[in-house]
Amino acid sequence: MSSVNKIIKKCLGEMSFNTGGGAINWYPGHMAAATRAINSRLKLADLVIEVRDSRIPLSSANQDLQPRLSSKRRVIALNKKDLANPNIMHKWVDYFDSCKQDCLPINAHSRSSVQKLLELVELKLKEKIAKEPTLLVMVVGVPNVGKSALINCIHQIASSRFPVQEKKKRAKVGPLPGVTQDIAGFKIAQRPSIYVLDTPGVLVPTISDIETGLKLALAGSVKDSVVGEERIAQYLLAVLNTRQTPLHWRNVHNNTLKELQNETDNGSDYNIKHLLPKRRALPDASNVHYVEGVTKEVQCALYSTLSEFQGDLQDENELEILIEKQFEALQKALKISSRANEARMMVSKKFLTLFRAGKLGPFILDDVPNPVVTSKS
Ligand SMILES: Nc1nc2c(ncn2[C@@H]2O[C@H](COP(=O)(O)OP(=O)(O)OP(=O)(O)O)[C@@H](O)[C@H]2O)c(=O)[nH]1
Repeated sequence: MSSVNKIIKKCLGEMSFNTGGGAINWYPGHMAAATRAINSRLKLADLVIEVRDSRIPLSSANQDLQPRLSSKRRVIALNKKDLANPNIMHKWVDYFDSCKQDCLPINAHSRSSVQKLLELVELKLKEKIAKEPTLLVMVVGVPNVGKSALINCIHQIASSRFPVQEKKKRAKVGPLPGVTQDIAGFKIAQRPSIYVLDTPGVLVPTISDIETGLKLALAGSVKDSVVGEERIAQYLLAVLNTRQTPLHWRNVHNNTLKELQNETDNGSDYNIKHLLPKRRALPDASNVHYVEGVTKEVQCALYSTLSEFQGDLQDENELEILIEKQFEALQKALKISSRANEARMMVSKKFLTLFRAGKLGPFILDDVPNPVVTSKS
């Protein structure tokens, strides 16, 4: 068992994880009803775009839906590719290829990226296009993977393809079991008409183990309050350290030291300006510099603590000691007063925000499984 797994067990083990909830209740009550609703809507779809988070291509799959999804025409859109490590992304594409599963890394904020996805969707529907007058495409995915962002972008593309009066066309697809209602959708192609259903619904992910839950929390698919910011931050530090990621920030650390050195050297020159009261820079003008500055400080703090660490990263007790030191270093880097109430919580929140915004670099948290080898007979 890896030290990350051991530390997860050590810190979270007592949280008595189980599918019924335990102290961490991963499953809000409406999950079963939502899954049933989505399942019945899926019956109507000719193709499903399953949106997953590129940083967790397997952990962001909803396991309850997989049997139904894998039996349908499906395209997996690995969204937020801008936050995922491009050097590893292609291995995921190869992996899905080996499973004979169409997949496309996308950025839902980029029109050209979504356009490529639509081209793939239309290609996949090619045979059906010849036979059916109306086709339905449904977008599904666990919370926060970017379904709305994708649907908005598809809507924009559709609006530019069709005249204004066509924009809000509704797809009448008949009643759903138990509920008489139409599903609202918008048109993305003509002859035959292809509609995208804009009713992705809410779906809570199925969480098979604690690490999957922590990855989903890190990616924002499970509310922070369900797991606790400190635990998520601790997990993130465990992952970064065991992958030795902070050691890649050596240059950031050395450059910052040089800058400090220069400031001290120049500081000895007398300048009348030094006597004037310092004006604080306007936050909006220097926001970008501020975030860059904070990111550098955080990277330096993690680099220094890891490079000075003499212990064994594979030993969960030693890893835990390192993480404790890093929390202290992060508190200084983030300039959070130790007297502040809930200082650790504040450190965790800020640290997670930097990670989620991609400021600490692109990551993929899931490990790529071995490609599926199909025997030629
Ligand atoms: N960096 C990045 N952020 C994205 C991308 N797509 C969506 N987001 C952001 O991810 C967050 C969640 O996006 P939504 O579109 O609301 O996700 P959703 O799946 O509809 O979420 P639920 O409504 O909770 O199910 C938002 O802050 C988006 O701006 C992307 O490709 N890259």
